[in-house]
Amino acid sequence: MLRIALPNKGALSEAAGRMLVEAGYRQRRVTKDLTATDSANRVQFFYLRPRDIATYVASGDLDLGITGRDLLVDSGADAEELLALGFGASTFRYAGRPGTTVEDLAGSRIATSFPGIVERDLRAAGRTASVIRLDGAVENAVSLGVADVVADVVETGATLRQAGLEVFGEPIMASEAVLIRRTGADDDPRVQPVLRRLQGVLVARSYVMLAYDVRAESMERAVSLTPGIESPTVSPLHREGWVAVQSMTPRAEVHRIMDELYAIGARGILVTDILACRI
Ligand SMILES: Nc1ncnc2c1ncn2[C@@H]1O[C@H](COP(=O)(O)OP(=O)(O)OP(=O)(O)O)[C@@H](O)[C@H]1O
Ligand SMILES: O=P(O)(O)OC[C@H]1O[C@H](OP(=O)(O)OP(=O)(O)O)[C@H](O)[C@@H]1O
Ligand SMILES: [Mg+2]
Repeated sequence: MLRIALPNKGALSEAAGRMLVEAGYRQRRVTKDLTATDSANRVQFFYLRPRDIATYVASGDLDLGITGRDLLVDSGADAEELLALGFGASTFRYAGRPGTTVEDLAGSRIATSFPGIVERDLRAAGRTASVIRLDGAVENAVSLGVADVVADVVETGATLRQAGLEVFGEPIMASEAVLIRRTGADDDPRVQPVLRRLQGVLVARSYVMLAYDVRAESMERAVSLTPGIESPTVSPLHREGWVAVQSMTPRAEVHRIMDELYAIGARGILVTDILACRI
């Protein structure tokens, strides 16, 4: 059986489970379950702390894992990203009292739950600072006098605002949930179907199926608006001089494209969700 590590709780847990269900895998019944076996697909899932997942995968005890890119980098484990999964996006940033700049980093005390990322960033910039490792709620460290600045995950920025802190400098990294495997692992034929299914979910989420009727003379213009992934399907309509077009279209652009299609005479424009796909 293929063994896959998933976050047992936290920001990535629910969305990771949802993505696997959309990919056709059985998931745990209750959030307390530590494992789940999907016999039909010959996959076993292990629910672990997201921070530990790269370690399990790097050791070879588990074949694949889903964790945050920031957690992977912070761990320094011998694991690599196979696929970015499009959820759990965040940035990792320095923050301090208003007016703090990157010039203040040298010689400062930096509180963080991600010392691996911070030390790597300081090294790259040739700065020396003292990194104070905290378990969480690091934004409090400045007002409590434990640190001069923090380096932490920022999603909406609400937590920083509440603590009276402001980000400074460029983002240290951009993170999202990623599928990982051991660095340089031999190609495993059991991994390919998982990868294809997850890629299928990503495409199904970001595309819709667009169908419309248009006069044959406007077809080329219409098709240039909806080129699809390979090429759109064009079929004759019973009504003389009209064709029906079907094409996968980026979800984010579909309303603009519908307006433009309507303007060139397309009618009966329908949008449907794609439940699953293999491209
Ligand atoms: N709003 C968010 N807060 C925390 N982590 C987030 C957020 N959005 C995305 N993430 C990502 O989730 C991962 C952290 O997950 P983890 O489960 O360790 O943290 P958590 O949700 O803060 O849970 P915990 O209660 O253990 O602190 C990181 O990869 C981080 O980039
Ligand atoms: O930018 P925001 O939307 O405010 O989200 C980012 C905050 O959320 C996380 O904290 P969490 O709630 O996980 O607490 P923790 O610090 O104890 O992990 C993270 O560590 C930041 O503090
Ligand atoms: Mg947290």
